[in-house]
Amino acid sequence: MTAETPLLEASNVDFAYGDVTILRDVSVPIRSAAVTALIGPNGTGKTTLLRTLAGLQEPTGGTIAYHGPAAVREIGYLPQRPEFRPGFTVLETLEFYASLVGGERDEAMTQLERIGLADAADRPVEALSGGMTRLVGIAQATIGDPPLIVLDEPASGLDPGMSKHVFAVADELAATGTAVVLSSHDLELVERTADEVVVLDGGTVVEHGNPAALCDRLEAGSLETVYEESIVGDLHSVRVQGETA
Ligand SMILES: Nc1ncnc2c1ncn2[C@@H]1O[C@H](COP(=O)(O)OP(=O)(O)OP(=O)(O)O)[C@@H](O)[C@H]1O
Repeated sequence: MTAETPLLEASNVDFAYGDVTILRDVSVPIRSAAVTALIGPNGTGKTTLLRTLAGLQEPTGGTIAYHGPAAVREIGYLPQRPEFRPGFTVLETLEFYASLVGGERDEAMTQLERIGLADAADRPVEALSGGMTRLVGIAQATIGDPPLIVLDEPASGLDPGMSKHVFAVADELAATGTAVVLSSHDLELVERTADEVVVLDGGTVVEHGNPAALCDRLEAGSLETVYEESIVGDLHSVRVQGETA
């Protein structure tokens, strides 16, 4: 792998649920030591793309190529709605995931401390708030230090302080060499944190680049303006893919 080769590369990816096409000809490089953020309207295919990048579903066209190192765990994934098996504490849950990848027992506690959830270690997972459950999901995704971490809306449902903290954790992971790809509707945090932004609209990539470079190229004062200028159609109603054909 040369310095320029992305860790993961989606090339001309299509994805369809039956005869409903969701992703069309999506090509995105996911680089090591960088945060790549997917932004775009509701229902535009961000979760579908993240699941495809994480290898949870096969593209119906195109390819996903992993060029990273062989690892016990190559990809860590936070689903949009993380769920854990009831009856176990937060720490037990993470220790279970650590045992699956041959990790040290104390790795679970280290990841909990990093995400700011150490005080909830002994709490049963079913007694967590939605935001705390998402934080456990982020800790779970980082267990075993996978070279690629895919986070579907990691800051959703979190208070402003924790949202910032989660983006800071993504930034720290990138600083230690990890390729982080995430989706978010928080354009301010994305603008501040992401090295690369991919704007998805109607299942296709409409803009891609460094946030500052995108702002320069489109003569926009902020990523929010880039977003508004690159999304086609009404920003105030959800277009349901496949329902209008
Ligand atoms: N299992 C499924 N079967 C059919 N269509 C689906 C299925 N799952 C998702 N879709 C459709 O695929 C499209 C993209 O959904 P996806 O969840 O990827 O969007 P998103 O950009 O992540 O949205 P949001 O920002 O609201 O989370 C939507 O139109 C959705 O209705």
